Amino acid sequence: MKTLNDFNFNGKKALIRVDFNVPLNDEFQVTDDTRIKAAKPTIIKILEDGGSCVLMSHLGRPKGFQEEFSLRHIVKKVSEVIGVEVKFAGNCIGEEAEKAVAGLEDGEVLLLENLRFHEEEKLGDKNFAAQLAKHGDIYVNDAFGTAHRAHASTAIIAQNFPEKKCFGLLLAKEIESIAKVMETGEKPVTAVLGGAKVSSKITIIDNILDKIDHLIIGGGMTFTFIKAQGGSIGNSLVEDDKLDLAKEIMAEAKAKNVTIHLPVDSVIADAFANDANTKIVDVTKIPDDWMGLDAGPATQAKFAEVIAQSKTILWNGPLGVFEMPTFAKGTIALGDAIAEATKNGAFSLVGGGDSVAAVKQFGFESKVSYVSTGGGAMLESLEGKTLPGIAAILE
Ligand SMILES: Nc1ncnc2c1ncn2[C@@H]1O[C@H](COP(=O)(O)OP(=O)(O)OP(=O)(O)O)[C@@H](O)[C@H]1O
Ligand SMILES: O=C(O)[C@H](O)COP(=O)(O)O
Repeated sequence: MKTLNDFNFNGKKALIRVDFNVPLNDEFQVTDDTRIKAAKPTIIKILEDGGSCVLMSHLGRPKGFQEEFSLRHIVKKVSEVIGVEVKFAGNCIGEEAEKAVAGLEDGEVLLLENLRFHEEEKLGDKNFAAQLAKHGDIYVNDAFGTAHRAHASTAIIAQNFPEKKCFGLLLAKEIESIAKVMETGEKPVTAVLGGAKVSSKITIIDNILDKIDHLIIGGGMTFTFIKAQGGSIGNSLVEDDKLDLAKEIMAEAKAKNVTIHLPVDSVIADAFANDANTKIVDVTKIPDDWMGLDAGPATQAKFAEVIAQSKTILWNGPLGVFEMPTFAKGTIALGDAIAEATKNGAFSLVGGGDSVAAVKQFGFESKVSYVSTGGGAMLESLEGKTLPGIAAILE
């Protein structure tokens, strides 16, 4: 696996695919700079070697040129985070980009305009990739968040750099963290899967059952499993067409010696609202017209015990409707337990869109071993898929 450390960038231009697909507010200010900070070590290493950096990224899903998706909006933030004044080219290919690249000196950083202003990016167009490839001596892929896309700048472009391509430090760290859970993790390995639906996690479950010792199931997914076992779930979220599947998963887990831990109690509500009336009941005895929206205290304690005994922990998906404070306690309790286990030496990886949001919101970011910068990319990795952005460097 070739990484940044296999190259000396002195006098070289590094063409780096980063994932600066960051959220902006109405005033086009960056509201979460995690992905920019995450790309910093790679940029700094190249500058310290005596090279220069040409950064390319997408932002959002524009249709042709749309000013609101211009990467110009983030130049100031990137300069601030990197600590170097970042130059900008108003197009990622063509004369303007080529001129800006030609004028770039060692120690300087240039950001190119949104790759997706050209539809060729998403089409994985070879000619477009070749145009981009002109901008660098060495191609560095550091965009884990976009590694599941077989686009021109993330995968196809690598063909133009047969001997001169490598993973950036961030992408290497993401690959290593996933491997720590899926391949080399110290036992017992525990996966916590929460979130809304079984259907969106089924491929993950299928893939990880061979690799883990404990599977904690929480969140909205719970109720499909409880109903499959004959429990009463009232008005809770359920996928009736997945009841047989839930039974199959339980059987498969048993056959593979994986212990499944389901909630035992639930915080139920008479409406999907923060100020709804609530009660704590046995998760298998939810009255009609009530719905389970969070893990109850007995569940929190039970899950904490499993987590405390785990040496490797993967967390994807919240345990309740954490966006509403009334139903955030289960997710917070789980975060506390994972933080404690991490302090005691366990390796913990958090990934997936909403769990990362929850981890940041409740301040667990610095208390777990690693928080992935990938949403879809992380989920596809857990599903066991080979990500095109990673494969292109390894080929
Ligand atoms: N008991 C529940 N009933 C209904 N919704 C729930 C329940 N528990 C959790 N949720 C909701 O599930 C949503 C997250 O589900 P999702 O499957 O998208 O999570 P994720 O895996 O973290 O993120 P993603 O799949 O986007 O990467 C949250 O918005 C949360 O409110
Ligand atoms: O935020 C993400 O998940 C990545 O930047 C990929 O974006 P996309 O889903 O628009 O391809």
